[in-house]
Amino acid sequence: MGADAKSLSELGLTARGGADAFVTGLAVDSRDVKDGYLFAALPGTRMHGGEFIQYALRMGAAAVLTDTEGAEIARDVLDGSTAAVIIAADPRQTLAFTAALWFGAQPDTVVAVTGTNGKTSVASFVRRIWQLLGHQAVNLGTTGVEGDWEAPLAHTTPEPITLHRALAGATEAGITHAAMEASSHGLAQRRLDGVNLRAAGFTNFTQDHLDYHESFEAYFDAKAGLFARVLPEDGIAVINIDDARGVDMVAIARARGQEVMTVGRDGGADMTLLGQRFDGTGQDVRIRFGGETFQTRLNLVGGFQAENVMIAAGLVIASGAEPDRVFAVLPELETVRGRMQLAATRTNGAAVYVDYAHTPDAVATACQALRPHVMGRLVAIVGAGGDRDAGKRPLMGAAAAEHADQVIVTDDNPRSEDPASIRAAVLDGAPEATEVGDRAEAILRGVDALGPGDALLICGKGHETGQIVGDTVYPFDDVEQASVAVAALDGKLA
Ligand SMILES: CC(=O)N[C@H]1[C@@H](OP(=O)(O)OP(=O)(O)OC[C@H]2O[C@@H](n3ccc(=O)[nH]c3=O)[C@H](O)[C@@H]2O)O[C@H](CO)[C@@H](O)[C@@H]1O[C@H](C)C(=O)N[C@@H](C)C(=O)N[C@H](CCC(=O)O)C(=O)O
Ligand SMILES: Nc1ncnc2c1ncn2[C@@H]1O[C@H](COP(=O)(O)OP(=O)(O)OP(=O)(O)O)[C@@H](O)[C@H]1O
Ligand SMILES: N[C@H](CCC[C@H](N)C(=O)O)C(=O)O
Ligand SMILES: [Mg+2]
Repeated sequence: MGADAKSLSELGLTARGGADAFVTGLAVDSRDVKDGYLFAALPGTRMHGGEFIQYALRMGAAAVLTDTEGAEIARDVLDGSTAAVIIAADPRQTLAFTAALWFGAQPDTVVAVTGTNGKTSVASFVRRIWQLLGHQAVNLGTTGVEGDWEAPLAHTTPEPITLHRALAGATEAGITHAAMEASSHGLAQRRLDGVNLRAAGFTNFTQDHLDYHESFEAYFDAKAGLFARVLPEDGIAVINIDDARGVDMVAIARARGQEVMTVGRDGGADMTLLGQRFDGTGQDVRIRFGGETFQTRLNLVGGFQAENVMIAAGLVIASGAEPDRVFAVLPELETVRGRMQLAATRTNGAAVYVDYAHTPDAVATACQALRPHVMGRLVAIVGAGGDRDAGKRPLMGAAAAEHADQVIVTDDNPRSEDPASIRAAVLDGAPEATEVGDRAEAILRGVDALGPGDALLICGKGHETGQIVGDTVYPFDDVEQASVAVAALDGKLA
């Protein structure tokens, strides 16, 4: 069977009929199946993976993991095959445990963070704090695997085979600490159920992804799964109680017997933000924790980044670090790529920021967060993605209209949809806004509108490097376009 084969029993699986078998790899897509593989035929949003069992067997699958529906769909082919069949009530969760056993190694200390906004920021701050404390650390999520070991990822929370391959690869390279994002899709699909978490964090809960989740409550329940199911009873929950749903999360964590560390501006929180003073390059903050008050510097723009840093600090402390050492390294934190990133400055001093705000709450928060750093007017560029929650579009427009002095509506990954109709939906919430479909032109017009002391906030794409139109990804980078626009208008072009 070769060194890379494992038996079903080693993988925690029991086949129908009880016979053991060896498998040589795992695949969630029939097109990835190779000789001897276990094929996980999962119930999908469009079809059941059971439809592809026949194909997987033809490719040499030695075992099939599915549910009763998948086995029923493929009954004839399975009856005529010698492949082992494993029937699970929740095959996505079983696959998560199987993938963990297949790849074997995970960093000693893993934490996860969920919430509508702030996951990438928190995971990246956690990784950086660990590095500053001398650990070999990575963060995994929207921006890939970053830190002391790097790899690209196509999803915020990848499916379990990809996730555990990355965790094992990082561990083999000497990584001892990992901070990962838990997306609502990832949680609903049990993608991280096989990860051994030490602690888990919650940032906030507002509207997004209602194209995938049936309702607001279903979306909340998916996120709550991090505490209700994935984090073990002896794990520590770090929860932002400034968010209205934070209190519900606390109750869910306590009901599991988890220790809870609350953070917030609320005086009753275990880690409290006592004060914040803003300037052009960041903020000074005072934080109370464990009976002590820490005054420290954050070279980060935006009041909400202090909340993200507190959750990050809480997660690092929850996983064993000394609070004094954690607070001492916070001034070393740097802007996360594409999150309130100063992209360019005009010769008149006006600043251009690039931010990944792609939900109504994030647009409002990002605009409000810039205000204390800006003396003049605030111009915002906003657009909404195609093939994503359509209900958030007018709300994003309205958030920009309410919190900025001038709004330009443009395109942000229209994907398969008509860009003009997405813009029209955003404009429904921002009727006074200017419509400029071409994103480069929108940025040029936004930069052109800036007088001394003004600021431009370019929302929605953050670290992204492409504009997705139909199936084509055109190279596009907001940070680069901001520099090009400033150079063109201020005569700095070579
Ligand atoms: C909406 C969604 O999450 N879809 C995920 C889901 O696919 P699905 O349920 O749509 O699958 P389906 O098309 O109905 O097919 C059913 C099954 O048949 C299999 N299949 C399909 C075709 C074939 O030829 N052979 C085959 O075996 C598929 O692998 C699947 O397991 O299950 C698949 C296998 O686990 C995932 O790869 C797929 O993620 C897709 C690629 C995706 O784009 N997901 C995005 C929306 C996502 O997860 N995003 C989150 C959120 C980001 C954020 O927070 O903003 C993320 O974590 O990235
Ligand atoms: N704590 C917060 N509260 C409100 N808004 C926030 C917060 N943190 C970040 N944001 C906003 O959300 C945007 C995205 O931040 P980030 O990438 O950290 O979130 P995310 O949860 O990882 O998003 P995704 O769902 O795409 O993975 C930021 O650019 C900012 O506009
Ligand atoms: N992870 C989010 C990112 C959205 C970013 C925005 N640029 C868009 O394309 O809508 C999503 O896939 O919904
Ligand atoms: Mg993210």
